[in-house]
Amino acid sequence: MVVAEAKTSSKPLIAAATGGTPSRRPVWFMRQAGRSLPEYRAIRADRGMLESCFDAALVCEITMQPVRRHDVDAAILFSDIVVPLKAAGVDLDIVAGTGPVVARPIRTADDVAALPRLDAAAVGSVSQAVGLILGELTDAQALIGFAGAPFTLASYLIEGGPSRTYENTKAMMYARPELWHQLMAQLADITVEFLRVQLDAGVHAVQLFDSWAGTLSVADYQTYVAPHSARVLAEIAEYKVPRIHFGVGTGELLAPMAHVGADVIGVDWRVPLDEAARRVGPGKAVQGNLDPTLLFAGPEVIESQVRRIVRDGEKAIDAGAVGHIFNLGHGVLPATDPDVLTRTVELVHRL
Ligand SMILES: Cc1c2[nH]c(c1CCC(=O)O)Cc1[nH]c(c(CCC(=O)O)c1C)Cc1[nH]c(c(CCC(=O)O)c1C)Cc1[nH]c(c(C)c1CCC(=O)O)C2
Repeated sequence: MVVAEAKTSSKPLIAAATGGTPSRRPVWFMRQAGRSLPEYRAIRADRGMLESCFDAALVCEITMQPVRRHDVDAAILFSDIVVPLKAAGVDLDIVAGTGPVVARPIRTADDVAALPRLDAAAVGSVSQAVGLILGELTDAQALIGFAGAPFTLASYLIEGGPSRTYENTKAMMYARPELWHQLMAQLADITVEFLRVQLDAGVHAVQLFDSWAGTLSVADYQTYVAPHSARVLAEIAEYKVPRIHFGVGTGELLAPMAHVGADVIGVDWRVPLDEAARRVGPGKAVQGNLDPTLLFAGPEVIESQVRRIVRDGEKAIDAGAVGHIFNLGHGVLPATDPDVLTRTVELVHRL
């Protein structure tokens, strides 16, 4: 993807993602907007999660809250992976403390055939929100758009909600591979459309979340998932923005996930960044990978672990990565002290 202008970008995140020399080490946090912030809890007190995601002014405000508070190098659009499904007409809700819950789980060929397509007009408020956010960011700050990858979306639609075991999802995958591929293709179309809306509105990078892909073996990932994620990333390649790809528990999947067409690979806390860079192979940046629970362990532990990750990031670059974006290994936990997040950002920038 590397483009000359991206390498010399005034945005440290874009420079790091594309093999340039960032003016400082970029840092942002997955789930930086959300319940760890009192200003978020206040603004969400009388409004549902999904209704908030379709209110452009509110999306802008919530997206900007952590940027103002922590001085992170990127904003991530406040939305959710199920927003495009909701916009397309799937009957679902986001239940506090649980996550997405689907009224009628998809199990049969008729269910798959009835899955609606996403019309860009249905997410017009998201496009509007991106415009508002771009008006508030400095030249040095990047806006990251995102979508859920087909497998992770399929897991919610088929299970009907969060799952530990994904038995219904895997049952369809193994027992009805043609139906599975049809569903994954339809979800890939929705994901591409949702990303295009954000890219047309001007986001500087995108992250494709395949959060739960780590439940699969390498062989099953290659057969049942990789072709669909690869199509999503190929269909947005023309925008020439960095494409970040992330999942949890994906140590064994780092290479196949990189090969679906990512420019940056998100790494959870289980694999050190330099080892991740060797698994991924040269030419891509790495993002991560502080265990979010370490933010509860006190300043000395945090400082020594942040220093280790910065060193691992440098070793990753020696091993062939083109850059390192500091992040957590998964999302900020709701009970995290926001001042600890602010101090962590300061430390990453100071080192
Ligand atoms: C799997 C997944 C989902 N949503 C998302 C993923 C992929 C990322 C990951 O692996 O965590 C993506 C997501 N969801 C949200 C964001 C916002 C941007 C950011 O990272 O700051 C992002 C990037 C907001 C949200 N999405 C959700 C919240 C909490 C809702 C609330 O405030 O009540 C937020 C801020 C709800 C949600 N939505 C989902 C879950 C598991 C939950 C949490 C359930 C809970 O603990 O209450 C599905």
